Amino acid sequence: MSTAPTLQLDGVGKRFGGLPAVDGLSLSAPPGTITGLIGPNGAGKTTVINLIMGILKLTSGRILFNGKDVSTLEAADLARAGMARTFQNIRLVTEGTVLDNVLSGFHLHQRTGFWANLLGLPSARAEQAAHRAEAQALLERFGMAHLAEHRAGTLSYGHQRRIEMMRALAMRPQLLLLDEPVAGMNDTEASELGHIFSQVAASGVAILLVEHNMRFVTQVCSHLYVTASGRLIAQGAPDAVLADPVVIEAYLGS
Ligand SMILES: Nc1ncnc2c1ncn2[C@@H]1O[C@H](COP(=O)(O)OP(=O)(O)OP(=O)(O)O)[C@@H](O)[C@H]1O
Repeated sequence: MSTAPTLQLDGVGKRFGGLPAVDGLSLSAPPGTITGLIGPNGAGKTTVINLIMGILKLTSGRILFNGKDVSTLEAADLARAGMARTFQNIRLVTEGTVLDNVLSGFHLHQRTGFWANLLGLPSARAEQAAHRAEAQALLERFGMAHLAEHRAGTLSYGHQRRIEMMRALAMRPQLLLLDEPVAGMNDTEASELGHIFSQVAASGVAILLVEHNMRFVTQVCSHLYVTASGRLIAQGAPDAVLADPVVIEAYLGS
């Protein structure tokens, strides 16, 4: 039985000035799996993530989310609809605690209004308690419960990456876009995160992963798309794709 993709790109193109950064790219990310998007520097991968998240507007093609054309939606609407991302360069509230940063992800789903929160009404208090419990569960899952009250900015790079991931998961996304999540991590740290990503995917989330660490990509992805100069040059199972002469040539030539 095939599963309908959570995300589908259909001939997506983006030009900056006259130059194509993404050129007729089609791909899909089904729920429950990790799909990889790889390619040499400047291949257009970050641009693709920004197009999906509505940060950039398409020049051509369509983006479907759960079968619905979302090509023209704004970033805030897409986040509410169930898309979340992490960034190539970590963006945290460095002065806030780890817990504050994770809790900020829940605000997207806050039901109680401004006044209810300000006045500390029971409905607001119950919601805050539920979010704290969920944040605590995330902290435990990522092995960071003991660091909950530490300021985010004082922690190691690997820990900051994890905070970013927890904040994205607090948004309860159906689609999670990860832009180089294990950059700068050693194999052990990367492998630990890989297990967490696999668990997240297994819970029904579609993950699209942009990454340069090929060992990691092979470990976690069930399907890979390879782009070069904005165009799709190969796709398939990771081992087969990475052995493809066209792919090897694209990397050597970059
Ligand atoms: N805002 C922009 N204005 C003009 N050109 C841009 C802009 N953003 C990206 N580009 C160009 O688009 C192309 C694709 O860039 P992009 O950052 O998407 O590649 P990438 O595959 O993510 O690269 P890397 O692996 O190095 O992060 C590059 O040639 C880049 O210079």
